[in-house]
Amino acid sequence: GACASYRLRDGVHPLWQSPLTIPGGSRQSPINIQWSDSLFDPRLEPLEIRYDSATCLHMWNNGYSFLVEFEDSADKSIITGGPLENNYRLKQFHFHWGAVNEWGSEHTVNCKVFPAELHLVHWNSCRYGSFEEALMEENGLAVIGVFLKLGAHHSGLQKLVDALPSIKHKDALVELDDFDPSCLLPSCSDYWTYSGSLTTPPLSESVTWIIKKKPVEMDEDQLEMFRMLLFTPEGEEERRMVDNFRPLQPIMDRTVRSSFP
Ligand SMILES: NS(=O)(=O)c1ccc2oc(=S)[nH]c2c1
Ligand SMILES: [Zn+2]
Repeated sequence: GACASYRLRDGVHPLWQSPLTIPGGSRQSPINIQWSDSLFDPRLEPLEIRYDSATCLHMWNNGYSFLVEFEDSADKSIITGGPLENNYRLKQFHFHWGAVNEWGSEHTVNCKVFPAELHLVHWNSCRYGSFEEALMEENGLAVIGVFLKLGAHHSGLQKLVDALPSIKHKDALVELDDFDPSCLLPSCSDYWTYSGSLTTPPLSESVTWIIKKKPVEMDEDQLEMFRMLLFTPEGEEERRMVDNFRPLQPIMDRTVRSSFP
């Protein structure tokens, strides 16, 4: 690929022991976003994000990442506009990060890797009845990707960081009330968008990706706390939850559009 990638490209992923490339996959994620190859689309509307912090349910370790899940039985926390035809309902958000600060994100920008990446996962509640159904359908999901870089302490993130020790092991869960994920978004509205897939099994090609141009900052202590999580359940030999990102995938016959000139 274009990037001098130190990541595995083919073969078997060390984390999932599953094939890295999907046979017949034509729109896999993540990808490198080459700024010069992206196409400004003036028809792209601003993305509208309306989250209700009261829909926040809990936070848990699913053995790949830690997820914050939301009550999604009504259109209370939704996104719309941007490249989207319909309302998409927030289901969960989670992160991907590295063992060291030199890598960790899934997407890259001009081959630049960030130490972590946030994914806010939404499903098309106008066309499907549930996340599980939308998961397998084209245009079923919309995921907002936000790059994280090391810098200032992130006060909104700290509420999550403080709860990490209680979900150290796989399948541990902790209640979380009144968290508004808007605090994790950059103030700049600029984004790239492209058609892609889930980056963990089942790798379904059902995602409209919306990648924010501006990263948000967190400090080293906060990122170190991510690295204290374990892939493993209680009682098993401990394996630290780090490097839970998928290698870059070929862009194939896709164009990345930008919302900004
Ligand atoms: N990492 S990601 O592409 O945002 C993503 C989002 C939702 C998912 O649900 C399953 S199952 N795997 C998933 C991967
Ligand atoms: Zn993800």
